[in-house]
Amino acid sequence: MRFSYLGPRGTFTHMALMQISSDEGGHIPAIDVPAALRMVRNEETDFAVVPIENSVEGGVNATIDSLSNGSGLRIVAEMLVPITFVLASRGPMDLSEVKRISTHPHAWAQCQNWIASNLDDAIHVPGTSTAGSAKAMADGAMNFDAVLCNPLSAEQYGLTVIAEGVADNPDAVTRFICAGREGTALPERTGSDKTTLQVQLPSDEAGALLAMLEQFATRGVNLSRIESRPVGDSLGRYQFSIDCEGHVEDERVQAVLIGLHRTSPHVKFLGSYPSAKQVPVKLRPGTADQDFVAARDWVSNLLGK
Ligand SMILES: O=C(O)C(=O)C[C@]1(C(=O)O)C=C[C@@H](O)C=C1
Repeated sequence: MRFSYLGPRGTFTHMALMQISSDEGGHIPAIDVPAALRMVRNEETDFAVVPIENSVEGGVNATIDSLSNGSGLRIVAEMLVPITFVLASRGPMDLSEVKRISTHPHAWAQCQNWIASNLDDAIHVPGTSTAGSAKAMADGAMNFDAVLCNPLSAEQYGLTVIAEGVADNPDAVTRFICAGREGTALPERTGSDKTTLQVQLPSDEAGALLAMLEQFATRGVNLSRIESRPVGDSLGRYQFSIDCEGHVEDERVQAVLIGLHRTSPHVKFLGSYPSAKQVPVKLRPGTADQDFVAARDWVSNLLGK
């Protein structure tokens, strides 16, 4: 099995990938998220592992947009990684000497308060990833003095940690997904699953967003993430990237999909997969599979079928 991922070796994304595959021979680093997903689309790899959401910084737009543009992909797994940052340099260094810090923009955003309190005149030098910055420093890059990366990649690239516990929120977590091509088999339902969708709203219709959300609410399907992203063709046109609780094999999720398909100009199904936390979904009365089956049987009886 070949996995592309946001590289190089030692990124948080690589840590997420190691949770599902320890065979490093099949790990192929990509320069950015679109490239990792493109490798799956071009059949250079079977799956891609990319970040989708961080508990502090929110959605990863590069992932949300790359999933919706281009040929279909199928999410088959999610992984959670606790995020801890260190400030690392080529050798011992006083914090007062650190003026330029390289890291991934998402990592920079998660350390804003610490930087403002400890190095308020330091500027950000954007890197392709946290480990990308660590590797560039080890390879001799001179356009920055230190990097923000995870402790593992500081060690891996032979850097010296000059400050630990740098993140603003010590409990930060990033969620990653593993995506294959559209034809990839659906993971079996576990009773604690998530489904990812992309839904466009009809233009210029009062209450269109409320009507879309009601498709979920009336079937007791809880949303765990909803993000609006521009469609891109003109101002004011948005689509929504949504994670909801449940598997496409659940009757209530199928009812939501049917409702969305009837009322939205465009719905994309991006996969159903086990939730990383494996907490069983709490069903609202009347929304279990047998309730939908009994209701359908009742209507069939009315029709004499
Ligand atoms: O740069 C990395 O190490 C990544 O894996 C990317 C990424 C992200 O895009 O959010 C992943 C986890 C952290 O939240 C910071 C950066």
